[in-house]
Amino acid sequence: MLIHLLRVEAFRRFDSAEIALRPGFNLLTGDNGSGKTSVLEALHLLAHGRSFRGRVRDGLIRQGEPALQAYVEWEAEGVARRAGLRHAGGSWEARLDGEDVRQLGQLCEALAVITFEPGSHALVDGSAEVRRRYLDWGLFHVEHGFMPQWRRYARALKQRNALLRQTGGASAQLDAWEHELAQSGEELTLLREAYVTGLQPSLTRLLPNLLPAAGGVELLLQPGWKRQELSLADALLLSRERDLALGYTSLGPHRADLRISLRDLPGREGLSRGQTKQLALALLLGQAAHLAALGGGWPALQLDDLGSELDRHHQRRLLEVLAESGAQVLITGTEAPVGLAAVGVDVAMFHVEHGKIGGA
Ligand SMILES: Nc1ncnc2c1ncn2[C@@H]1O[C@H](COP(=O)(O)OP(=O)(O)OP(=O)(O)O)[C@@H](O)[C@H]1O
Repeated sequence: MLIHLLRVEAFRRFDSAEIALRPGFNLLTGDNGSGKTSVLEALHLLAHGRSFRGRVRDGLIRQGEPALQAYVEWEAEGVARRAGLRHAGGSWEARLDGEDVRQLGQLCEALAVITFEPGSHALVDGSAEVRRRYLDWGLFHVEHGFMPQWRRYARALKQRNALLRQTGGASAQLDAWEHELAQSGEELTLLREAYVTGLQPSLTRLLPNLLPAAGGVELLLQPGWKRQELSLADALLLSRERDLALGYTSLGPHRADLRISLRDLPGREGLSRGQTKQLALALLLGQAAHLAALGGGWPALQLDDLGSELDRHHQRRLLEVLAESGAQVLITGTEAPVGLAAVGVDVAMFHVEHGKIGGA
């Protein structure tokens, strides 16, 4: 996957700006507040339908403007593709290869971008929701059957929750939606489990370079209910009384989590801040490498403010791994990361200043 062009309009401090990216390393430098992160944020928004810096309504649209626009041209498996979106406060419009898209998920499926940024530690020490989103992003890209199953589950969950809140909890309808929820939930869990198993070797290969002190890693899906003991259908039936009292479904794949165990380091509470970041980075790159190993090509990798996120030694190792992968990489920083020159790769340089992006 190779991003050729990114254009933004009325996005954060940018009035109108574009950047023509190159294969391999792309370095964006500029002073604090110049807009470097916003460039990565725009590409992330197109690829994930959300920002990595809080909610979209919290300031993505340039002050005083009615709507933002972001547009990207890329190449995947030799095919030229393009996508754009417009966001005006509450509403979205998106296009993919010249056609309107109904769901932002279609853009997410087509455009693979992985971002490591100062908030990425949440993948390790944040809530289970962050890890579920991580797993599901991977599945969207490697398993085409995942999205329909996920939608089916989300719909059944919404219906069951609505019925739980109705007085008396219409039981025939509840039975029907529970059946649908259990079926799609079991399917979803099988897909997640297979994904975690598939991801493991890529992560294991990367870990000695990114977090050598870990000595090894093991991933385990926690499905969101006591799956070893009972089926989801039975678990839902057993928890019905409690769920009626709560007014929502208290168990199931929407409560799943990913357990990450390290051989030579304590659990997530015992990791230093730096180790937490290194582990998050390993998880993200492991996911990218897994996608590449399955023939989907490397996603574009974005590393925000790399120089202040990792020490010199780990930066150097990371840059070597990335150079070897051949992935397209976007790096931001107030200056070039230490060790970039020593890696011996061509780097396309861009300077961000006063809401403009200058090519080197
Ligand atoms: N909605 C908005 N309208 C106008 N300007 C905005 C808006 N949101 C953010 N900004 C400005 O855009 C800039 C955001 O920059 P960004 O975080 O991308 O910078 P950066 O170069 O990554 O900075 P740093 O090196 O400090 O992380 C800031 O100057 C901020 O004041």
